[in-house]
Amino acid sequence: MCGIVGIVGKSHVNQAIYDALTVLQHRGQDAAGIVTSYQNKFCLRKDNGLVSDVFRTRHMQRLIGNMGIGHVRYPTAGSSSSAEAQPFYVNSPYGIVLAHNGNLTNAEELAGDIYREDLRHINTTSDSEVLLNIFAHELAEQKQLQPTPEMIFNAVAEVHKRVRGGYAVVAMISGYGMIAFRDPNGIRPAVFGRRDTAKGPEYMVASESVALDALGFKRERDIAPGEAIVVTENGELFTQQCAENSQLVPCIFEHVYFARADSIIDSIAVYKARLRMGEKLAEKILRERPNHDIDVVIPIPDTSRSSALELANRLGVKYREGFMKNRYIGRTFIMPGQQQRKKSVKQKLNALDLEFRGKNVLLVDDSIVRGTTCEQIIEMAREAGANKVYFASAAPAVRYPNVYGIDMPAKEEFIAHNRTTEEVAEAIGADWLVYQDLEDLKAACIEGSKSKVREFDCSVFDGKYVTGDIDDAYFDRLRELRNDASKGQRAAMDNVAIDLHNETES
Ligand SMILES: O=P(O)(O)OC[C@H]1O[C@H](OP(=O)(O)OP(=O)(O)O)[C@H](O)[C@@H]1O
Ligand SMILES: NC(=O)CC[C@H](N)C(=O)O
Ligand SMILES: [Mg+2]
Repeated sequence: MCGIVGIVGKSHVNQAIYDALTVLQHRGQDAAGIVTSYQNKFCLRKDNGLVSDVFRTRHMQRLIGNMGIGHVRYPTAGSSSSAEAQPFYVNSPYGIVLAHNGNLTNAEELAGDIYREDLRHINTTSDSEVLLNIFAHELAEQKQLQPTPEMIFNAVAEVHKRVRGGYAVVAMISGYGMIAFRDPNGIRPAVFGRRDTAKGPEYMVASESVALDALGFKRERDIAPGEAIVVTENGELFTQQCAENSQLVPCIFEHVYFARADSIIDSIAVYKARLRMGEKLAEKILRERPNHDIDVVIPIPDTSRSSALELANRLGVKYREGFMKNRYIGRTFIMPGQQQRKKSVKQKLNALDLEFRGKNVLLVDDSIVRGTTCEQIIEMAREAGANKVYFASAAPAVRYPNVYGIDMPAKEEFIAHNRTTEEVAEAIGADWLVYQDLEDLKAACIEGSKSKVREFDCSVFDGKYVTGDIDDAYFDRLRELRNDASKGQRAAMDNVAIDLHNETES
């Protein structure tokens, strides 16, 4: 999952984009980038690392201009090379830069078409560079010296016809304006907002509304599935539906884990959805174990906190913060390799013995994917003297790969693969394990909200892929390219790709 942001302002936007990226850091910790547009020229700085590491004062001073876009990356395709950090640039037509959250499911096929039919060269293995070139080609096909909103909407319509998968995109045309669009199923989130100034309105696009809040932009609305918006450099806004068949089927994992709790996505308050997940899970526990002997409910920080709190309330059991989190360690799930993920759990969380000693504890997490976290946490709870260790997951068992922007490529890596709930409990060392039911998870997201969402992409739980183009051959290829071992082998090649047009270190 990556974070995207774009601003067309009335003064330099570098600091605002930087600030927005720090607010979206939880969506990608591998690389970050900003491009601004100034007098028909782009200024770019991107590299591997956290936002605070990538941008030094000297870079910020050079990122001038009243419009710009930014990206934080969590790779799902290609390599982790700094050359695959985003935004990407292409010089023809007009000069375009683009940042993408999501994953294209026909990227390999498109890369071939781009070379053979569109006569364009792709220099990395990133699906986002493919997406940029498709968009650029469709814009160039209209053969006009100056871009117009109509041409841009036509190009986005052609992108929707050629591209499959999940994509929320923000792009910028040199000296012209900002463009944003969302895939026809609305799998990945994108929202836009407005801030009025004495010089006129400023517009901002972001993956999550929390970035708008932080910068004082008022949330206008989510970009609709298939819709594109154009904001010209002088602040005119144009919007149009560009897909023939659009439907709103957003990724439910945003609500489970990815998004920040204080974001509103497709009119669903993520925080409230998580509270309801806790409520529903408590009801299931009361159904299955009416005479439970749980003494205390303990969340596994950070994401599970809201669900665990409401779960404890509903059970009528004490809620205690039994694990303290080191605030300087990032999210472990989105780290690139299993070794790093494993090591980070212990660096990140420490058990407070007094909350465990002699007690029957119910540990609550938002989800169990590879089992890296829960395995170690249960061990820590036992070492801290817990009597019984029960475990509850606010999401159902993850059994299927994600192909729309979450790096979960091989089902064999999931702890629930080929295991029943009892077998997972045994594998992670829990005395009892309960998963949320999928229907309850969906209801938790929708109930009580004003959202138009009626269906979600729940593919990691039910194996149903909304784009309809995923078969066994695709999974085989994905596993071959992106399992832990092959990522490790490829790392040696990571720094060979040319790092085009990048603001240098010195
Ligand atoms: O079963 P696993 O493969 O371990 O994946 C699931 C865990 O990873 C995530 O935590 P993470 O540390 O990434 O982020 P958080 O601090 O936001 O909870 C998630 O919240 C679960 O705790
Ligand atoms: N997680 C994402 O959204 C990743 C975007 C893109 N597929 C990349 O790997 O850079
Ligand atoms: Mg977690």
